[in-house]
Amino acid sequence: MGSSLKSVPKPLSSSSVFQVPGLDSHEIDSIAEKTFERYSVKTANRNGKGIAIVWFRNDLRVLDNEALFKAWVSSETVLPVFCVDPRLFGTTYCFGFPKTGALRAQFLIECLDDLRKNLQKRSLNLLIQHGKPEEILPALAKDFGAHTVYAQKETCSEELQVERMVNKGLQQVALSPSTNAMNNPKLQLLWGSTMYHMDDLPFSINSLPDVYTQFRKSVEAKCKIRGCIKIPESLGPPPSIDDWGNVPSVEQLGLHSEKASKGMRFSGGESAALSRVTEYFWNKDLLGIYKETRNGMLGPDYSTKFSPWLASGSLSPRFIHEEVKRYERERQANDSTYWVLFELIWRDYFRFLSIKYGSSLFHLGGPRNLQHKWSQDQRLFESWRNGCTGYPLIDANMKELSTTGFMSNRGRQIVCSFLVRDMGIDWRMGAEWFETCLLDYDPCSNYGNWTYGAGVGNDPREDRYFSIPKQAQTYDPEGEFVAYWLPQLQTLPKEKRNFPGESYMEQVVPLKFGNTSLHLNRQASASRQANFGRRQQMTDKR
Ligand SMILES: Cc1cc2nc3c(=O)[nH]c(=O)nc-3n(C[C@H](O)[C@H](O)[C@H](O)COP(=O)(O)OP(=O)(O)OC[C@H]3O[C@@H](n4cnc5c(N)ncnc54)[C@H](O)[C@@H]3O)c2cc1C
Repeated sequence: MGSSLKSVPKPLSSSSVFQVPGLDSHEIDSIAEKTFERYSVKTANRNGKGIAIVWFRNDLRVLDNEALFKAWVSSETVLPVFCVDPRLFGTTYCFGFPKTGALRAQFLIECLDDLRKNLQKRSLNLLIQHGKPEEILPALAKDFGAHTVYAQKETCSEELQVERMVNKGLQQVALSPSTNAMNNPKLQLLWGSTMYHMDDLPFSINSLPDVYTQFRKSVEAKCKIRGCIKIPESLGPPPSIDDWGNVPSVEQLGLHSEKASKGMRFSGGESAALSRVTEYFWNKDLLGIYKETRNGMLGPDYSTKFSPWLASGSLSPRFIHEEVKRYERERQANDSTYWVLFELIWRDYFRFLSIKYGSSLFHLGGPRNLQHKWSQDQRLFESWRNGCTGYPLIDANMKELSTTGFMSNRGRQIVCSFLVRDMGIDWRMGAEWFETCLLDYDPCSNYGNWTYGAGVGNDPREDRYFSIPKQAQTYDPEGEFVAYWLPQLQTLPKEKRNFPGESYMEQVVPLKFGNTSLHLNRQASASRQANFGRRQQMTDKR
């Protein structure tokens, strides 16, 4: 696989920042407008009455947004709302890391700015309120006499809890003595986050296959991917509101503003997302070689980089599907064009699994409730988190994560394996650190992949170990990736950069860890022997 890695443009200087998409704001706006035109309808039947609220969650887009469309159809006036929920800026469940790091907070802010702009272009606006949805939405429903709150359905425990509380709050509006008899607001949740619609699956969620390949083959054979929902050109009139609220700053969210100082810098929002699709598929023609480049680690173009926009819902997976099909008609269809869809089916799969396995996805024993003795050694964990393990491939990936909020899929698999297999550390510490840092953090994909990496996932065959020297030789043979992130390696001969020996260890491993490298090596062999899951050949190579 490594030798067939096709070459795509890579960063030249070790201090370069790569804007993703690499287009200026004028080009981004123009691509977004053209795409909206293709997906707009001049007129659509609107036969509803009164006012409907759209509660934006992880669906920060206009295109292919069923909640927005249903709200428009069923009302005379739509009120779009985003709640800046303080719980999203608290701490993670077990280990108390920041729940949202500054880089993802900045990405979210850009998503909100762009959503507001795109709604305004369609004669609406976005009401931004600070507080808990279960307090804000019932109060708005009452004040505006809304008949329905439409929102995208989520699947994980924290989000489900909020849904239940919003529902309860709305029921209390109906019971309140001061409420007009007509005002009996309901919460209507709509499925919208996957490429395959949940209602189209050929099995019930309880009988979802535990092997990805079975799931994939079955949906590919038996289901059709629905087309994108077209949005009317005008969604107005907007309700009369004096103060629509400000998009918060990073500081207002209690964080310190950060910008990627090197590596990739992503622009948030639907307009940037649509532009990235155009850039990757059409301008740079990279879709046709995706399968050969996707395992790369350096630079913006080896893989699509769609994940941050998919996670915030600024990009619809059904839109990507339609663009892949258009590319296949107009340019070429090959293994690479199919492989983007193959990866998106993984994303769907993890989302559906999160319904089947519920909160066990977040438990130490994972969906299979496997008992294993994990360490929570703080020094080892810190060396991993800060990129000071003494292993260049691990350190470079961890530095990329904290600097940019992104890490390649290859990198994620390697650092996950190193933490849980070589260091023997509680996998949830790694998963929660990813939750803090990743721009594309999504509970289903993150915890799903971590449980697979730790060998506690639903599929016993997914028990992954990655040998660091082998990965380095295959995926970074010239040490370009490690030298980009660890400038002290730049002066070494290419073949030595991933294997710099004790001098690098001594430089990066903090003094107080003293014998960490020895310790690591002992841990490594011990945990490799403790192969507590069954390891088998996987059909779908990752
Ligand atoms: C330990 C670990 C944690 C991860 N955490 C997340 C996470 O929180 N959020 C997230 O979106 N992805 C996560 N992934 C999956 C994957 O690494 C990223 O989706 C991918 O690297 C994003 O880069 P890309 O958009 O260029 O992907 P591409 O290679 O271009 O793939 C296209 C799309 O397919 C989907 N996809 C690809 N691989 C996977 C996968 N293994 N699982 C689920 N979806 C996939 C993503 O939506 C991605 O944008 C994790 C993987 C690992 C090993």
